[in-house]
Amino acid sequence: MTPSSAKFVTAAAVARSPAFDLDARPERWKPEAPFELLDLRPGRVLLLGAPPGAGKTTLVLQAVAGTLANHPNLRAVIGNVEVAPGALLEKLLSRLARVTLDAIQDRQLLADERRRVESALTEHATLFERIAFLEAPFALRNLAEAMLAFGARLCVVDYAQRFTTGDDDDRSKLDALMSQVRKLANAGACVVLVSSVARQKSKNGSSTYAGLGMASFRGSSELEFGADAAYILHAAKDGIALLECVKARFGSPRDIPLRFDSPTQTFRAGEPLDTFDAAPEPPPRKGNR
Ligand SMILES: Nc1ncnc2c1ncn2[C@@H]1O[C@H](COP(=O)(O)OP(=O)(O)OP(=O)(O)O)[C@@H](O)[C@H]1O
Repeated sequence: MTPSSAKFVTAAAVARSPAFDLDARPERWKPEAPFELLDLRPGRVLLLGAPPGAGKTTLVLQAVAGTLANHPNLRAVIGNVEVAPGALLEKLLSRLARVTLDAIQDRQLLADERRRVESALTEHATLFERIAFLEAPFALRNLAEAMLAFGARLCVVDYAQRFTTGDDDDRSKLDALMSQVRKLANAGACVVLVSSVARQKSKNGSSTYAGLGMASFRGSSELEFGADAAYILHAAKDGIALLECVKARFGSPRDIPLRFDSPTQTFRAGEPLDTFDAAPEPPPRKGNR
């Protein structure tokens, strides 16, 4: 046989490799409710798309913080191009302290609310030590370096189209971003990638976000192809929402019905049927300012 530079590996060699050890359980990080079905683990790329204001940033913040809460040695870097670190922390605190985001961001806290915010800060101090917010430049290289420096293995790219140049539909830049995301995942990271979605044409020719699906991620089909799992967040009225799984490379797709309580920026489990209980209200405001 003539020597060849072709690269391949036999099934037998794979079976003998350390990575195939039947006694070694692969690492998997379990998110808190209602996001237990999200398969977050080293090497995975998870894509989330939704129309503007549906709650993408809030959802990934909650899912990531809830995963860190379950795994005390795990750290995450959140790369959010549009929301400043202070505002991201306020979103987290609103849920954890059960105080409305309005009251927190306007610093109009009743005495009891202030106590709850302070206790949430104390109670979750070690969690907050393990969440880092990326600062500019919002590029994959900076994100990877921040992860290395911070010891993070989980990260959020929020959102893909702005992480490149700001040109929403620059396809080649999105392709390049996606191959860098894959490299990061191959190096052992789990990447949660947020994407904007394109409006669809309705039957009467107008633009609509109804009927979003796998091909709706904006700018590049590489986003859908490159992700291991892909979700579309559908937000209906009265806080009813559905996290639809449109791709699951390593499992069967399972949707997650949700309720979104926007005043406290909290996602809760929803009802699979179209009968829904009212979202639990935050405790009533009482006491002195
Ligand atoms: N202070 C507030 N009180 C109640 N609801 C709020 C408050 N601030 C924001 N919201 C709502 O919370 C929702 C979630 O916002 P979020 O930023 O997570 O959405 P997004 O899908 O990431 O948006 P974008 O398209 O800007 O990236 C929005 O619908 C917004 O209207």
